[in-house]
Amino acid sequence: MSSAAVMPSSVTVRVPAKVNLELLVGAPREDGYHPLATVYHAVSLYDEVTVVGADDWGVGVSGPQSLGVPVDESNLALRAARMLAEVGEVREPVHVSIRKDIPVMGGMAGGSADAAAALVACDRLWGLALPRTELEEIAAELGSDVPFLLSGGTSMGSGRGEVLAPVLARGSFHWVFALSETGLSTPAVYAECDRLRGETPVKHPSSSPQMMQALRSGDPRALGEALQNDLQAAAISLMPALGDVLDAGLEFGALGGVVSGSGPTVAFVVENNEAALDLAVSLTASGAVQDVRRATGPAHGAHEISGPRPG
Ligand SMILES: C[C@@](CO)(OP(=O)(O)O)[C@H](O)COP(=O)(O)OP(=O)(O)OC[C@H]1O[C@@H](n2ccc(N)nc2=O)[C@H](O)[C@@H]1O
Ligand SMILES: Nc1ncnc2c1ncn2[C@@H]1O[C@H](COP(=O)(O)OP(=O)(O)O)[C@@H](O)[C@H]1O
Repeated sequence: MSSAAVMPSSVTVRVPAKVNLELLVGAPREDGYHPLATVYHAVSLYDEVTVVGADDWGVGVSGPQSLGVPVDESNLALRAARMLAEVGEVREPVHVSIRKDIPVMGGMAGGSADAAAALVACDRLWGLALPRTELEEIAAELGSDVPFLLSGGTSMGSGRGEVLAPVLARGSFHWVFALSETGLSTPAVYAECDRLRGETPVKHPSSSPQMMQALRSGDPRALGEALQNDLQAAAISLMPALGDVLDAGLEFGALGGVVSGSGPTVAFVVENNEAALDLAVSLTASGAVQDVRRATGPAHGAHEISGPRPG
């Protein structure tokens, strides 16, 4: 056997969903984006993205959350693959297969996750080995929260969410996610936040000492009390039932609850795995929630799970 590096014929990358433990939103900038101070937290709900060399560019979607995911050129994973091909001067098309378990339009960054996964997968398939900073730049062009899904873990996000900085966080947390049947559009929720604020002056956002302390302690009770999201009122204004979901989760024993990103998924933090099971059962039995998922965080960012196979 030759000792030269063997190029894989297909690559599969697993990528987590995210929840914003804190999402503080400033007044819109001139480019329309809002300055953020956010704490991203990756959780163990995963999509899997497989890329394989093909005669033409294409994308297919399967899995429990595939409904509503575009399978045309607007698919973020396909756009990511094409953008990387341009940067890397690659002329070999790929077919992208996505196995979706992250809710679509749920505020958990599923599309961004698939884009991050496609970048990592194509980088490996084509043997580009781009420096991480270059992948992060391409990721930021694809969407504000795509860079975070490359790294995962728990991180501060500023700028429009694409500028990442480490945060000192201990331990791991148990989560219950209450899913909605319909999604919310991210731009519509930001616009609703602006509308609700009206002429009220808005401070430049900066992360709260309470959240930093909760993360340093690793205490789920402190984290539950520190959860906050400036988009929550806007998401509830567009989907009033979310208020009832939050109330139900807290009544059934969650240590804290918050709308995830632009919603409509609601995230509840609980003490341990047993409490997560109890809350999931109570929420489902009460009829307040259509579907629930349990997860832990932090989770690793986009990472290859396929072993190298000879081409
Ligand atoms: C709200 C958040 C919180 O993490 O996540 P989701 O709930 O979508 O998962 C993010 O800010 C979503 O990031 P992402 O989905 O990557 O947004 P982008 O594609 O960059 O932008 C989509 C649209 O959202 C609005 N947007 C996004 C980011 C930002 N800082 N200010 C904004 O106003 C703009 O209207 C923009 O046109
Ligand atoms: N691979 C993908 N997975 C999910 N949504 C995608 C994908 N590619 C493009 N989209 C589109 O991106 C938008 C946001 O979806 P998603 O990332 O799931 O939600 P959110 O921004 O609330 O986290 C939707 O309009 C969806 O149709």
